[in-house]
Parts: sequence; structure tokens; C-alpha cells
Amino acid sequence: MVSTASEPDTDPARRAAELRAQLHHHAHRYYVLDAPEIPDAEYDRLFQELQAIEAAHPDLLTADSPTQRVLGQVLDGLTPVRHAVPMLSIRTETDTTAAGAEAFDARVRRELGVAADAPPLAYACELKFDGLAVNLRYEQGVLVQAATRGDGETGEDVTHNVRTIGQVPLRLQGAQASLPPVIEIRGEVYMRRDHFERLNERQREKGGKTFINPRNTAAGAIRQLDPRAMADKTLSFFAYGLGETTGWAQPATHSGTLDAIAAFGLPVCADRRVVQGAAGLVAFHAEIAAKRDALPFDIDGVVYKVDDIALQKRLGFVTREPRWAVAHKYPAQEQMTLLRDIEIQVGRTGKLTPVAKLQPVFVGGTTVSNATLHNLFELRRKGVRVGDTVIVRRAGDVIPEVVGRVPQPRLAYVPNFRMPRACPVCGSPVRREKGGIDHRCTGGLFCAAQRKQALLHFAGRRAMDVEGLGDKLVDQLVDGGLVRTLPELYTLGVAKLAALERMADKSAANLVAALTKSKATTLARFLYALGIRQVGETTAKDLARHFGALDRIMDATLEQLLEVPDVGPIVAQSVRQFFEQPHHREIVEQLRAAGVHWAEHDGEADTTPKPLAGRTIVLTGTLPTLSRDEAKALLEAAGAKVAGSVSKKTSAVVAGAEAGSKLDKARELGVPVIDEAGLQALLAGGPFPGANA
Ligand SMILES: NC(=O)c1ccc[n+]([C@@H]2O[C@H](COP(=O)([O-])OP(=O)(O)OC[C@H]3O[C@@H](n4cnc5c(N)ncnc54)[C@H](O)[C@@H]3O)[C@@H](O)[C@H]2O)c1
Ligand SMILES: [Zn+2]
Repeated sequence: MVSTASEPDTDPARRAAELRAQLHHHAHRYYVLDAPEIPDAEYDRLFQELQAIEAAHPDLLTADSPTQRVLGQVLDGLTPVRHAVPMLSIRTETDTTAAGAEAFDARVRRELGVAADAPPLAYACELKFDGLAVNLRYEQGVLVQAATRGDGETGEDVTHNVRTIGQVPLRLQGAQASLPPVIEIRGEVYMRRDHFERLNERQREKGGKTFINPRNTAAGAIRQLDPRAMADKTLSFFAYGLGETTGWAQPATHSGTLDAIAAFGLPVCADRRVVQGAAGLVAFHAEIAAKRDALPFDIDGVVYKVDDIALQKRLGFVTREPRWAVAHKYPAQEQMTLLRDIEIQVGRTGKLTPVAKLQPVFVGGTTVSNATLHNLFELRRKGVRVGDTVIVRRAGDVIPEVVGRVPQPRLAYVPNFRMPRACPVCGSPVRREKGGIDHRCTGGLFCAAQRKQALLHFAGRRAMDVEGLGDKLVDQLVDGGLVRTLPELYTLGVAKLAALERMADKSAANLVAALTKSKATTLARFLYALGIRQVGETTAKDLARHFGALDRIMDATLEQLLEVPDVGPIVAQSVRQFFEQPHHREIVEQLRAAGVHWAEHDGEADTTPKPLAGRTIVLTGTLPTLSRDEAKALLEAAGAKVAGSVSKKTSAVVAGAEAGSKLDKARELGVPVIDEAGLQALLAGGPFPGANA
């Protein structure tokens, strides 16, 4: 563990006061500002330390101690709501082993005075969602108010925002007469992990501020004054309990109550079960632990509740917690640790990612010593520097990331991190596109980090179309040092290949044959195969058509490139940059020397007839003889643009067997529909059908 401040005081009274002050500060950051400075696990440690001191020195207990009250507060601007039934906290069992569950069962049985040989108690087991508690008040079946927990007695009115959550029904399901006059349903507003990742991905693309974790994002969004702040955030909801009810016969069990709530149309999580005794609790805890990473949302534990409502009533409450429930935690998904260094990793697309080298820390169930910092902009915005105490998050199968630093003074000056000017893998210059966020190695095919990706792309069906050269084989070829550059592919012989694992003589011979076959290609395919950034299939075709010869493309100036229809400054720049690299030219020469060839023409002087110039065609369904790619190639050769979806601008739809929604759309819009025979007629220069030209 890393200490956050100077050495703690050893005098219990002074230490207790210090802890109370710290906990109040962090509770304010967390509950009121939705901007915690330390991970929950650290807060919990401080909390437990205070609890332990108070237990050992009861005279030090104060009424305002964070251990005695729920610490939320009403935010300025939101209307306070007095809860008819207080919203409590839940006692936490931090012993993440089976002992945690056994201790709860033993306590409940003792408090109920259950005999040692009595049958086991039934418990309703649920997930502990990591979000924000809200109370939904329905009157005559209509949602009239949604409120946060606040300090438990008084929450804040967030009806305006909760209304925007699609999963929360504005009206309960069921016959009007069967709906209770008043029912308050309690549950957790949360953000799914994929929604959170997407939100942050968008922020990163914009160079905007990223959010720390789904919990604080959800809590922050729901407490905004302006519901427009919710627009780009998708929140979800799970119901787990009740507040005030009138005129409703509540089922006799908690699990039955949740069934009834589900029948009203509220989402109730399917991962819940009624179990018997401590053994059942332990089994549930283990079962959920195993699937925690695969859940689409964050949980920080499971909750056990005595299922029988009558027993719940007998057990009652202590200060801030019911006696009949406990939260049994899992290892935290956020921890703090020391940032030892920042290194650069070069990805398969050449992107340079700053990676945090951490003092190893146990987070989200594994020991983490590397975590991503995404990009220079994010690193700078988070303000992290080597030597800082940082917060690391690892949740689900998302790669661990540094989400921020723990604010504390630095003892020494540490310079700000800078991106290297040369790629640490291949030494090529590093560039950032104008207005872009990412730094990239310009080494392309020359860079070992980009080699596998480059080979796979090169061999792809729409590129050089080398049959049988897939993922696994590329891994073997590169890792085994057989292929370091694209041209080396063509030096592979049967003997070398057959020596590879899982490679028989026959398959080696097949691959060599496929490589030989791929040498006869087109200029467009070859250009596309080189993997020039921004040059997709269509652009490659445009360039090939316009220039006609590779040398003219390699030597083209920016101005000349910009003359190509549909080529803008970003593409032109990228083509220039690629061919400015001497090793790229070398690779091209070596490929030509290996026998890769294509037909060239005089470019502008291209005189092949273009009967379909200016037409946009959509292909759908299976044609009797032409494959989709063949049809596309023929159409493009005739000057047509092949589009993926039907609109008013579509000139015609070529429909084959099992054509689906595109055909319906064409009919709806009155776009002419033809079959393969009709297509052949058009290619031959026949008249164009229908009115949509
Ligand atoms: N990082 C910080 O600075 C900081 C500061 C304060 C609090 N915290 C964190 O907040 C948590 C403590 O807070 P608390 O008192 O708000 O909540 P709690 O952990 O005591 O649990 C009560 C809450 O659990 C939620 N919950 C989720 N699933 C539930 C289910 N199935 N049934 C019932 N309730 C369910 C409800 O929102 C409920 O209000 C801790 O995890 C603590 O680390 C962190
Ligand atoms: Zn490189």
C-alpha cells in the first residue's frame, strides 16, 4: 500500500479526529461532488480504521462520526425530498473469503435466537450494483417522483433526469385497479460498462475530458440540474427493494417482493437466488465471483438479505444499517499505487500508447503492473507524472487503465512526460496528424510492431488475396523470424514452411502456390495492399484509375494528388508521407523484383468506356452467377459507384435471391430494381431503367 499523507498519528484520539476529518472530506467529494480523489478501497480502509479505534475506545465515539450516519447531502439547486421511509446503508463484510458469509449467518441466527439444530435460514442473494440509490415513487401507478438517498432522511429530487432513463417505466404495468395507491420502489441507477467505454472513447476522439468510472458518471449525470446533460449518457436501472407502500399486500418474502416489482414492469436483475444457510451464501458468492468479469456492469460485491419479511422486521435496524442484510465484497476494481515509469508501446497500427509501469497492485482480482494511459493528451489532462500515486482501474475484460492521480504534493520536481520523436521499435519518425490525438510511427511496413498487421492486410482477400495466409500462420512467420518485410513473403519455399509447427508438406506447397498466384494483381489491389493509412479500397481504385502507373503515384506532389476526384488533403498527405519514406520505396522495389506485377496505363488517357459513370448502384441478395465482389468490380469498372444502402439518390438496385430490407426500401422509394441479366445489359451499354438517374 502507498501512504497518502505523512505518517499517521499514533495517539488514538488524535488519529480518530484526523480520520473523521479525512472521511468527511472524501465523503463530500464522493457523495456531493461525484468526484472522489481516492479509490473506494482506500476510503473503506480509513473507515475501518476509524471503526476499530471507536470499538476499542468507545469514549472517542462522536455523534457526527461517519461511522454513525449516512453521509450524503443535498446538492445546491436540487429540491430536497424528505423520505417517508429512511434510505439506509448496508453493513459491509470486507472479509472476501467464505468467513464473511458465515459470520453474517451466525450473527443473524444469534440475534433471532435460532437453536443450533434448527434448519438453515433462507436468504435472498443479489448483486451489489455499483451505482447510485434512487427511490421511485408511484402514485396510482404513475411515476410522480424520483429521489436520491442523500443523507438517508432527506434526498434530492431528480425526477427530471430519471424520466430520461428508458428502463424506468413512467407508468406501472397491470390493471389500474390492482395498482397500489402508493408504492415506492428502490433500486440502483448505474451505467453499463460498454456504455461507459463508448462514452469515454468518444471523449478521447474529441480530445475531451474522460470520466473516471461508471459509478461516478452515473451519479454525476443523474444529479445534474439540466436533463440535457443526460443526452450522451445511457443509464440503466435495477430494482432491489421497497420504500413506502399503501394499500398493497406485500408478498411475505423479499424474493417474492422482487417478483412482484418485476411484474410491475421494473427491471430486476436475473442474477438473484434464494439459498439456504451459510453454505448457500458461500456458494452464491463464489458463483458470482467467477462471472463478475463477464457481467456487463460493475458490482462491488453481493448482498445477502434474510428472505422472510417477518424475520426482517424482528431483526430491525442499528443506526445506519438494517440487521437483516449485509454486503459481501469482492476485491476492489480500483486501487492506488506508485507510478514508477511511463513507457511507450507501439501498437499494430503504429499508434504510440503511453503505458504506466506500476508498483504491482492487486486490483479487480489480479495483480496489475502495467496500465494504459491512452494518449499524450489524456496523460497531460490527468496530470500524472512519474513518482505520483495514481488510481488504477481494472474492470471486466477491459485493459487496466490509470484513471487519475491522488492529489498530494510532489516532493521533487518531475518533468512532464514527452512523446519520443522516433519510434522506440524501429526508429522511424513519430508524427501526429494535424488535429489528431494519436501519435504514430511512420515506419509502416518497416516497423516490427506493425509487421503482423501489415502482413495480414497485405494477404487479405481484397488486397493481394493470398489464400491460406491467416492469423496463426502470420504469427508463426513473424515470431519465427521467417518474414520481416512484405517482400520476404515471396522468398518462402516449401522446405522452410514445412518446418513450421502444424504445417504439412501439402499445406506448405499450397501456400507457395497461392503466393505465386497472388503475384499477378492489379495496381489498385497492390496500392491497397500496401496499407497506406487513409487509403482504403475505393481510394486505391481512384488513385490507380487517375494515375494509371505506380511510379506516377509515388512521385505525385500534393497538388497532383488533390486532382484525383474524392481525394482530400488528409488522404493526399498520407500518400505523400508514405512514399517519402525510403524504406517504403525499397519495399515496393523488392516486391516488383519478386515478380509482383500488374497492367499499367496512361492514367488520364484512360479511354475504357464508362457507361455507368455518375450512377449509384446497390447490390443485395445472391446473384445466380456473379459473386458480390465480382459484380462490384464490374460496376466500378464501368464507372458506377457501389453503395451499401438504398436512398433516394440510388440509381438502381440489383437484387438476387434472398434480397432483404434493401429491396423493400427500393420499392418504397420507387428505385428501379433489376436482376443479374439486367445488370449485364447495363454493363454492355444498354439503356438505364426507370426515372431515378
Ligand atoms: N472514494 C471515496 O472517496 C468514497 C467516499 C465515500 C464513500 N465511498 C464508497 O461508497 C460506498 C459506501 O457507501 P454507501 O453507504 O453509499 O453504500 P453501501 O456500500 O453502504 O451500500 C448501500 C447501497 O448499496 C446499494 N445497493 C446496490 N445493490 C444493492 C442491492 N442489491 N440491495 C440493496 N442495496 C444495494 C444501494 O445504493 C445502497 O444505497 C463504499 O463502497 C465506499 O467505498 C467512497
Ligand atoms: Zn516503428
